Amino acid sequence: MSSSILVFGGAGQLGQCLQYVATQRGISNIVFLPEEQANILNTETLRAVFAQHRPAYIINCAAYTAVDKAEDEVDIARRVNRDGVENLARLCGEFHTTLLHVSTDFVFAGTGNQPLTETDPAEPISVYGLTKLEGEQVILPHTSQYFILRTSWLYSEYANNFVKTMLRFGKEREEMRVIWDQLGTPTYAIDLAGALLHIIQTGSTEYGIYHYSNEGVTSWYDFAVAVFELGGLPTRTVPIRTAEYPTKANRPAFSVMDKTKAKTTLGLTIPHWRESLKVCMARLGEQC
Ligand SMILES: NC(=O)C1=CN([C@@H]2O[C@H](COP(=O)(O)OP(=O)(O)OC[C@H]3O[C@@H](n4cnc5c(N)ncnc54)[C@H](OP(=O)(O)O)[C@@H]3O)[C@@H](O)[C@H]2O)C=CC1
Ligand SMILES: Cc1cn([C@H]2C[C@H](O)[C@@H](COP(=O)(O)OP(=O)(O)O[C@H]3O[C@@H](C)C(=O)[C@@H](O)[C@H]3O)O2)c(=O)[nH]c1=O
Repeated sequence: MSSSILVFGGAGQLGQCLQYVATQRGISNIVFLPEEQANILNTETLRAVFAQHRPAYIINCAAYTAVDKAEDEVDIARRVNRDGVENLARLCGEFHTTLLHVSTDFVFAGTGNQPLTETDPAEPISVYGLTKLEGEQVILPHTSQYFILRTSWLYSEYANNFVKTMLRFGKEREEMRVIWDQLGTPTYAIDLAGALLHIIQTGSTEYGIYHYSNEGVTSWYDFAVAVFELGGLPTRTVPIRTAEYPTKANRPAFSVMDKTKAKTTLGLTIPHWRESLKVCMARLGEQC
């Protein structure tokens, strides 16, 4: 049996968005594998899955994404975010499969104030960011047929994310204190799913690393304000500095990414974060 596209981590936020977009676009030769069916740390299972499907493409959505917890769980974070990716890359090399992998803005230290390009030095300041960078680096020795999309601040109507957290707390609390001195760009995971499938649908062979988020720049504070406004919640939002919201992991202060390469080389059109947030909020409203 030959299935063209396999999705690992298929039950996570991005995996569910890919299911939605694939259905919308009438893509049927795609198989979604949750962790229970294809743990990326289990090399025997992976080999059997590759041998069965002989995929032209795989999309890796599997990851350890608990940023603060990773500070205490370095081993498991590294196993999933580095070793799991290497397992997939090795099989991609062997089976001549193109690998689409997702990485993060947290590979950057975020000490600058200019949009980050793909060639800017990656200097992670958290365990999560470091293990994701290691995951990027283990691919090339096994295959040159890869796309790595670094994205940031993912949210959607699926799974857990900042937008859903704000909506939940906003309904329970009169006031929310949110950091305003971390700047970046939110990404609607449905848009990212569309971009990943666009790469496959166009048959691009422009392999390499790409930055992909929505357009524009914001802070977590302004993002929260927009969520409350669009959600019609009266929640008072108080801007605070990073130091006033202590967390286990350090997060980049400035992780705005430059998407010029993705737009010019891959032909992607990217919506502004506010437009995509409206779409997501409307869909969340329909679900209530
Ligand atoms: N969420 C965000 O804000 C951002 C995410 N990214 C990247 O985007 C990608 C998708 O993230 P997102 O969908 O939000 O993350 P999720 O945490 O929602 O999904 C990750 C999925 O991977 C699964 N998984 C964990 N370990 C394994 C394993 N060993 N084998 C197979 N599956 C496993 C998880 O299962 P389970 O839940 O059962 O453990 C979960 O379903 C990741 O690479 C992430 O690093 C980049 C920037 C921002
Ligand atoms: C809940 C909450 C968070 N914050 C801050 C903390 C943090 O700096 C920021 C976002 O918090 P979260 O914990 O929701 O998100 P976080 O897990 O930091 O999000 C990151 O996840 C990983 C997977 C990525 O790859 C990154 O791109 C990024 O999306 O908001 C507040 O200021 N007030 C609040 O009430």
